[in-house]
Amino acid sequence: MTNSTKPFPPLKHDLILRAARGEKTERAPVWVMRQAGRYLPEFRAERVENDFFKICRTPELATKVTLQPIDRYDGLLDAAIIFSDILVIPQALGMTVEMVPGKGPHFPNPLVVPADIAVQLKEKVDVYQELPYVFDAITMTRHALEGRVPLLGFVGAPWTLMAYMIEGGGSKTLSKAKEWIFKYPKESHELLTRITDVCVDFAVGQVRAGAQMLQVFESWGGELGPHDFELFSLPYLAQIAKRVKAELGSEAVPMTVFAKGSWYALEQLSTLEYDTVSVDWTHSPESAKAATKGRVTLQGNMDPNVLYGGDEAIVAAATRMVRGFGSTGRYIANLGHGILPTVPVEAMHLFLSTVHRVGLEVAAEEQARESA
Ligand SMILES: Cc1c2[nH]c(c1CCC(=O)O)Cc1[nH]c(c(CCC(=O)O)c1C)Cc1[nH]c(c(CCC(=O)O)c1C)Cc1[nH]c(c(C)c1CCC(=O)O)C2
Repeated sequence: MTNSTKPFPPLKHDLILRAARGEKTERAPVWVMRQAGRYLPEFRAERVENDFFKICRTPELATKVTLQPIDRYDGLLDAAIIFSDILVIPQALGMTVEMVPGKGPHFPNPLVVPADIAVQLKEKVDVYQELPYVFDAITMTRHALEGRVPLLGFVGAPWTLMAYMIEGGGSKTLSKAKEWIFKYPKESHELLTRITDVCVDFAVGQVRAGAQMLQVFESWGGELGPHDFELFSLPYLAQIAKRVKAELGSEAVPMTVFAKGSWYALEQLSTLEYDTVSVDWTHSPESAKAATKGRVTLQGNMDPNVLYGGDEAIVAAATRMVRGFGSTGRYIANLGHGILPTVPVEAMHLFLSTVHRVGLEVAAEEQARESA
């Protein structure tokens, strides 16, 4: 039997899936955005040998790197996230993206004017043709995990991907991408629609390949003010959850949306078809809970920079976070954004073990209160 037809090993640990579905849990599950990668010495060793996108495109290597944090922090992570990148969608659309060590993503030919869309982007994208390696990596990783934890898939959100495709890489101001939405709103919507179609197919394909939960990364959401977010981000985020769930029907998995910086949109985000909304550190647990009124599971949100603050700061902030969000219902512990490349591996360990310890303490207190 090939990997794609062999049944997956039974899942032995579904804590994060139960939390995402809104069930009561025995403690808050935890994982960390960007947990597989750059801060891990074993990943850096792999990168000396192999280019970033080569790792993404080689299922054996992507599987190996996805499992690195699961093995290193044995028993402390409640989910694995497939090793890949949000920028495989621009690649599938026909663009060249390179990963420059120490600098980040680089598009040699970014979109400059709307006429470039027709020249540079494929009219129709078959994700099974363009991105089979992601699906293969997911299937292979699901087997290699042996049911230890669920496997998360992910996609970049349309506005964030559009911004990368126009900026050509990272940017402090996003002034080129913003010029598009203000000068060419109609063409911007056309581009966002094209990207959304690929996001939907790609997310559906990941679930069919074995992903057990999905996260949509709107990393540049907060660069838009409330008005423009409502026009250029929110409708596409809404469509992705709606269409992915409709296409998958009974096979649908929990979905998370993370719109970094879009604090003003939290209430709106909690009314879409996402099960979980991931929040950054600009929310207090109290304000996030008040805005979402128990409609969704919240995920987050410690400032990743606390991991540089020393043991005392890490324990204090992680404790405050778990106590603030509560550990037995509608909460998944995480950082408020990706773990940074120079964080010591011990700091991550302390964060995870503190979340576990405090989560269990809070659960015991809650139970004592209930039975009193
Ligand atoms: C914006 C974004 C990107 N990629 C991603 C986002 C959304 C999350 C966020 O907001 O941080 C998402 C992503 N990128 C990567 C993953 C893999 C799984 C995981 O989360 O552990 C995930 C989920 C690997 C990666 N993606 C990248 C690396 C490092 C590349 C290297 O080894 O040279 C890794 C491990 C490169 C990347 N990829 C991207 C940037 C800006 C960079 C350069 C800076 C950096 O190092 O993060 C685009």
